[in-house]
Amino acid sequence: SKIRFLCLDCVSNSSILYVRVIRLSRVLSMSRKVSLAVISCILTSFVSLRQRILSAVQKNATRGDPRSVIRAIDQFCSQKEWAMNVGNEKGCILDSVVSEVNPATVLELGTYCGYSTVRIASLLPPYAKFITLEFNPDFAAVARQVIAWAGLEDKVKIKPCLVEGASSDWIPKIKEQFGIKTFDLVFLDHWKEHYLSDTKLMEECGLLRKGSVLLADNVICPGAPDYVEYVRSSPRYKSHYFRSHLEYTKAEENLWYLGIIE
Ligand SMILES: C[S@@+](CC[C@H](N)C(=O)[O-])C[C@H]1O[C@@H](n2cnc3c(N)ncnc32)[C@H](O)[C@@H]1O
Ligand SMILES: [Mg+2]
Repeated sequence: SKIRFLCLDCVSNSSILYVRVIRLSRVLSMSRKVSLAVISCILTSFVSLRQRILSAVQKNATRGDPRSVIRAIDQFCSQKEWAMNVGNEKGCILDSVVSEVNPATVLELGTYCGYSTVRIASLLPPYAKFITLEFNPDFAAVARQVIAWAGLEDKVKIKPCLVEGASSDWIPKIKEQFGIKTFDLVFLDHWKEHYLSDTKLMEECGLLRKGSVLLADNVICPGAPDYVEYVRSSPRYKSHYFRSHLEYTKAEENLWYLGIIE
């Protein structure tokens, strides 16, 4: 409990960290190296994964270079800690869909730390409108910093519009609030139980048109069986399946690429 107290103290004022290390080493009769290691272990548990991802970006990526931001996150998540970004393998599929569709309007459901947002935004034409929805304010705050580090606003003149709130609340308001008629591309990557209800909601709100493309991540792992059943059995959808792996693992996974027909 002494270590915990001292560490909490350090968290509140990192400039006195070194002093605390010395004091801790005296209290516990440990070498400074050992006390520093103990402190850093405990500190790590107080700093969230999203903050560690942000630090990896700030440490290893070049400001204004979106691809270096992607690389820094992939490196961190494949070598150090797993995180729920779409990852590089499926990210390449995402890139190719974005390049093929060349969308003027894009909706992303689930921003997390902004990894896929940076991937998508860096490939969009300057006139594109891109909305990304995230209901967790802590994730949204980190995503804003990651997006800013990638320099997307200045460099490609696309400001991915990060909207905080739940998809079911925002989807009905998108037309009115953002002056968007329909989406050319929707990337579904939020909680899997919302895929089907949000797809139906987008249909009801007239946000999908003939030719709109929906790309849904993680439909097998963790899985969105009701969504897969719906698009597979609906004559409105033509579906294409990409075989891939769950981000940063070898677990089998796939995305579905869906064009709406007539
Ligand atoms: C898998 S992560 C997104 C990963 C991100 N697309 C990437 O590849 O970098 C899913 C995110 O969706 C958010 N989320 C889940 N359900 C949501 C909802 N109904 N509305 C808005 N955000 C949601 C979660 O907070 C989480 O940050
Ligand atoms: Mg995902």
